[in-house]
Amino acid sequence: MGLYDEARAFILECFNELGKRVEETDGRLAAFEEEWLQRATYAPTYEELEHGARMAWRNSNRCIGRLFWKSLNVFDERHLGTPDEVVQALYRHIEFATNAGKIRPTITVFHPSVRIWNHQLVRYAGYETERGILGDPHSVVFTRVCEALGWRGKRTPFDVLPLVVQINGEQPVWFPIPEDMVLEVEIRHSDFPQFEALGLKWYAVPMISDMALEIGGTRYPAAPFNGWYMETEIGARNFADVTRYDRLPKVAALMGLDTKSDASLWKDKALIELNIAVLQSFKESGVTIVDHHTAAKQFERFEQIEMDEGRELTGDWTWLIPPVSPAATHIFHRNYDNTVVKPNYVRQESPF
Ligand code: HEM
Ligand SMILES: N=C(Nc1cccc(CNC[C@@H]2CCCN2)c1)c1cccs1
Repeated sequence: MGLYDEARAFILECFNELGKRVEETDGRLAAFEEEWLQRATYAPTYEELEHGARMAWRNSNRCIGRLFWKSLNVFDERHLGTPDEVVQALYRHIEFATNAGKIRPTITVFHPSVRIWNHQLVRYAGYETERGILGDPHSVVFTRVCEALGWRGKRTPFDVLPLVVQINGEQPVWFPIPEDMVLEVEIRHSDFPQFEALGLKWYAVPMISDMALEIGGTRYPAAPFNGWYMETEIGARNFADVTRYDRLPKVAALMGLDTKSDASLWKDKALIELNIAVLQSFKESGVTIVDHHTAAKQFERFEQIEMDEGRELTGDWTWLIPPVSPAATHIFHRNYDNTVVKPNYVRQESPF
């Protein structure tokens, strides 16, 4: 389908969902035709961008958090043209979304010529050293890119990477994130006082900045969006994966578990306590987080509402099931149609 058809179809679907009267829809279509004649292109109005970004969340097949799609806060920054203006909008996004821990799901949409090189606005650096990798192995390549641009990390396991902004394919520019802007949670466990000695912490807000927002055939490569974490992302993947922080053996040791035999299920016990520690620590710090059982139940409500409102549910089972106790959720026991519907958030090739 060409841009004209995609744009026109989106406007009709958007105005229908917003309950617009037929005169309003006809007026909008006439303006669209006029713009098309003049410039053979389509730029969503703010209202179309706002609802389109919410529809894109609703259509994100891999997302378990979609129940709240209508509450997405949308900032339209498509008029900004310089790296300095863009980074100020990113600082504002971080502060508004963080909201001292009462996280607000938010997206900021930039002009199509803007590209943010970060995977997430806040993420830890990774360094290859003779004694193995320091920090987040997932960030090793991007950290090298940041240091090649002139940034220098302190070489702790939790160095917050700089923001890297590129306009029109020109030389990217890096900016530090002020430390007091980054809310982090120290990980403790009420039943294991030694847990603190692991020195684990994680940032409060996951803000994806490397996916493109596609609405009515128009693509926005820079449209950072955030929600809040599901604890398993931190406790069962970021801290547990061998190719990430790989902390299960240390957690098992402090719990006094027998790590010599797989059959003792020491890894499973360590995983559960690590995820409990993440939940307790975020809650104690007043930072929004959801456990995977509650998240699954919220998703089940989303499934029901989509059916009631006559929309075809799409989903990606392989990502929707949580990595801890998947069969203890309803998701595991049903299947999902993984058709990609637009508007949506799409992966794009790496800019570096
Ligand atoms: C509000 C709380 C939210 C929760 C708890 C949540 C939870 C999750 C989780 C656990 C994943 C899988 C991530 C992984 O395994 O790496 C995911 C994926 C995803 N979420 Fe959500 N989400 C939330 C909000 C949002 C928002 C606000 C958006 C966009 C506006 C969004 C868009 C997506 C997309 C596009 C993916 C797939 C990413 C990919 O394909 O790499 N989510 N979500
Ligand atoms: N809770 C979240 N988690 C999330 C959502 C989308 C994408 C990601 C990152 N996925 C890739 C990571 C990195 C390796 C495996 N997972 C995390 C949210 C991030 C932004 C909005 S919600």
